[in-house]
Amino acid sequence: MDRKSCTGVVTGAIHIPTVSFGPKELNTTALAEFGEYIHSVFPTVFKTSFVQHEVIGEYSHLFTVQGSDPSLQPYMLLAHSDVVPAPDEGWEVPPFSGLERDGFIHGRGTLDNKNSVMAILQALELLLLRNYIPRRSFFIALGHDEEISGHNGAQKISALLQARGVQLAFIVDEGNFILDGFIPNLKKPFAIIAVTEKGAIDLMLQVNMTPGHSSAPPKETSIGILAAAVSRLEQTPMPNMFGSGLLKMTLQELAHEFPFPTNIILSNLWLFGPLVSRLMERNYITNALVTTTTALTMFNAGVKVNVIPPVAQAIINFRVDPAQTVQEVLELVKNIVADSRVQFHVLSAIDPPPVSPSDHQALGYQLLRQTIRSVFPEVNIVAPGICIGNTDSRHYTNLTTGIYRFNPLYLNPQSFRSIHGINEKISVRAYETQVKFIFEFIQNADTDQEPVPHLHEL
Ligand SMILES: CC/C=C\C/C=C\C/C=C\C/C=C\C/C=C\C/C=C\CCC(=O)N[C@@H](Cc1ccccc1)C(=O)O
Ligand SMILES: [Zn+2]
Ligand SMILES: [Zn+2]
Repeated sequence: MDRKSCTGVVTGAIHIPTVSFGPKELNTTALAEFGEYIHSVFPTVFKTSFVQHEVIGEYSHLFTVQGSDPSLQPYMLLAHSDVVPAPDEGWEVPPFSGLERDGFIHGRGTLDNKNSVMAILQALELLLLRNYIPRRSFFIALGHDEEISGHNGAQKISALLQARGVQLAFIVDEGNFILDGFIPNLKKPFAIIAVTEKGAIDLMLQVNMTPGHSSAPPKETSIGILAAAVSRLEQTPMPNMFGSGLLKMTLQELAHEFPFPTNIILSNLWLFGPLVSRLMERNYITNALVTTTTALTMFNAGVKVNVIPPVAQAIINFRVDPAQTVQEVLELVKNIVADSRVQFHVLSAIDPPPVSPSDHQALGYQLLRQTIRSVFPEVNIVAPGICIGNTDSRHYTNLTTGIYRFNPLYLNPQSFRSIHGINEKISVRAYETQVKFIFEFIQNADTDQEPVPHLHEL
């Protein structure tokens, strides 16, 4: 595959608007087209005898790559083909054009997460074209509804594999990146492999009051009561959980990369922990790493300008810190609202998943670490951390204790804002490096102990 056709396949993928609009609103025509598309651009993957392909939940794809050594426990690579909506406004180029310009491929899904879908399949296609036969079996699971919770894709694939008795050595999904420019004093990029992610609660608050004529309003309306309740929640931060461990571990690994005096502060968190945890609260991204966040995302009330509204509803999206549980957060919420007229309805809730191992015996973590060192030799630090978003991997905790969320890409604050925002784009070089990373990773997963230089070069 030459360089042009390598990026051309991404352009084609971005062009298909596989948008997940809302809980049951998917572009099924585009999802079906996407299935045909990957078939047409990765013919070797689909015709190789030891690669089995199944469609799950109508539009998700499960590939089983049968390795030659059944004594090795299989692993799984995850990605998703659906994207969040992208209205044209504010984009430099139309979001579904997939236009390649100035060394970048532009469009919705270029970072989240069609890059991974295409890079995984492209790496496999290239390995197969070079007659590579993996020793260790692996699965590739491509969900189609990650952006609306993964109930028909990831959840069904997980149940199917469980029914087949599959247990996995580890899973690699989207999530964290090689972070560049997020911390003011830290000029060097560092790779964070997320070993857990936030839990999540979608909570509906509802107030019912007697409706009536707006010319003689009661002292309080459903809107006023609800607005006060959600405002109290927004103004009352959840407890800072910095002391609980994982983030401390991340910062300690980063410490020696900082100039004086930050290096001393981060190396002595037993003393400076309270100071650091307060500093983390000041920035909205680092704040998400130390606490359960509260986001007021929907508000609905009123039927007519001159009618006192009978019902007011608000939805709040909490991202639960790994050191807390859904139950603990719900208790805190009820105490903060402290108004019996406000009803609570939990629409969905999931506890944070367990923290995956990152020690020397943790195969998935060590393979990622070694492949990062090989493909990104300029990156000095690889550390375990927390993913602030939710991923399809949360549906697979029944299959393995080793779940790692890492995209082999650089991410700076501007590209971070483009994910679910505007002007999402990936450089051609970054995409090619992602393919190279997966190409090497699959071969490294076949080595017995420490990955050694592999036979097939890209
Ligand atoms: C010392 C500190 C170390 C590092 C921190 C510094 C900065 C952290 C900076 C950036 C964070 C990096 C990556 C996070 C980027 C994206 C989030 C990852 C994946 C999210 C995928 C996603 O969007 N999932 C949805 C899933 C969902 C769908 C519908 C309803 C609920 C959930 C989501 O989370 O919303
Ligand atoms: Zn995603
Ligand atoms: Zn997303």
